[in-house]
Amino acid sequence: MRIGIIGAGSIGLLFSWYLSEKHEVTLYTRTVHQADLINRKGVTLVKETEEVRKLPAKPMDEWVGGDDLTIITVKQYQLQEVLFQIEDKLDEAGSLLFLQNGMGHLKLIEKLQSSSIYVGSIEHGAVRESAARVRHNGAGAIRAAVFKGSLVRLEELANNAPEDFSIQVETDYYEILVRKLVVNAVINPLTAVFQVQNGILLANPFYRKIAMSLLEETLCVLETADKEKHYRDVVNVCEKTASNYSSMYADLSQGRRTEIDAILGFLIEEAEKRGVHCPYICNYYHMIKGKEFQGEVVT
Ligand SMILES: NC(=O)C1=CN([C@@H]2O[C@H](COP(=O)(O)OP(=O)(O)OC[C@H]3O[C@@H](n4cnc5c(N)ncnc54)[C@H](OP(=O)(O)O)[C@@H]3O)[C@@H](O)[C@H]2O)C=CC1
Ligand SMILES: CC(C)(CO)C(=O)C(=O)O
Repeated sequence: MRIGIIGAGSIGLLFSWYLSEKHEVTLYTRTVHQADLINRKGVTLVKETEEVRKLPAKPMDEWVGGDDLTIITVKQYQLQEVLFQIEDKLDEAGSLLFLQNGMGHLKLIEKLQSSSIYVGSIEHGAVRESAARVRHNGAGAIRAAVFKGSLVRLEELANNAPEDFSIQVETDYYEILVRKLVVNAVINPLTAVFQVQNGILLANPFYRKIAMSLLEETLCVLETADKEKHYRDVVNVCEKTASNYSSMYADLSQGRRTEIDAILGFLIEEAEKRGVHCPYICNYYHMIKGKEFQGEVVT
């Protein structure tokens, strides 16, 4: 299958490296410089060892669609610009797969005139070390489902995924995104505010109490019945990624914008629609926005 990947950050490089084993992958970068570098050097994946794979890269200005599947791996707050860049050529774009954390993107993609749209969540950990080099920190599941249209390209992707990079096709896109949203709503803001690794949220009994209150309130906003399942998700992720720094902590550490609007911001909008009071969520939302505003670099 011909696959275009838009956004050559941590996830874009990770996906391009793995998927190029069995597919014709083209990576679309924001800058000409990064595309040139990848064309010259290939993409290096660092795990126990490191391996280079050659694949073509093009700057986004040269994107004309034409792939069977286009995977969009930019951050939530970069999506609007990408959609603006591709919306005129959606007829040519084939199916689209969005892999953002959070749920803020749903209201953007529901307006797209594309025949098939998929959304997914990623449990892998990846960090871009340089423009053409990515470190694969933790393997986990990739789940995706149809948001709109036909299943064909998603099934083709899942059936031809490398053994060590499997993709699970699910039936309920909302369930996939909500499960990841709950995990991110609890772990990301708390680790960023307390400046700790994910595992400390369980190990420190006081932080654990706060994490459970935030979880409780999140589930109340989402009117979720199966609380036990989400509790297990949060505990599992904290345990499996105990020594990792969450993406929100990492973003603030480097003075970057976070995806708080698509996570707690999304929950605040949901709470308003449903008339639910959510003081913890509002407080943590404003703490993270405040840190972004200060351009605070935490160590
Ligand atoms: N990294 C991880 O381990 C995980 C990430 N995710 C989710 O995956 C998504 C992507 O995250 P991640 O890869 O870490 O983010 P990164 O910031 O590493 O990558 C985003 C990339 O998108 C590029 N980009 C931005 N705007 C455009 C544009 N208009 N055209 C082309 N490229 C563009 C950026 O380019 P430039 O660098 O030039 O600015 C950057 O390379 C997020 O929603 C995140 O929450 C989910 C689970 C795990
Ligand atoms: C799963 C988790 C919390 C892992 O750190 C993550 O998705 C993130 O940091 O954004």
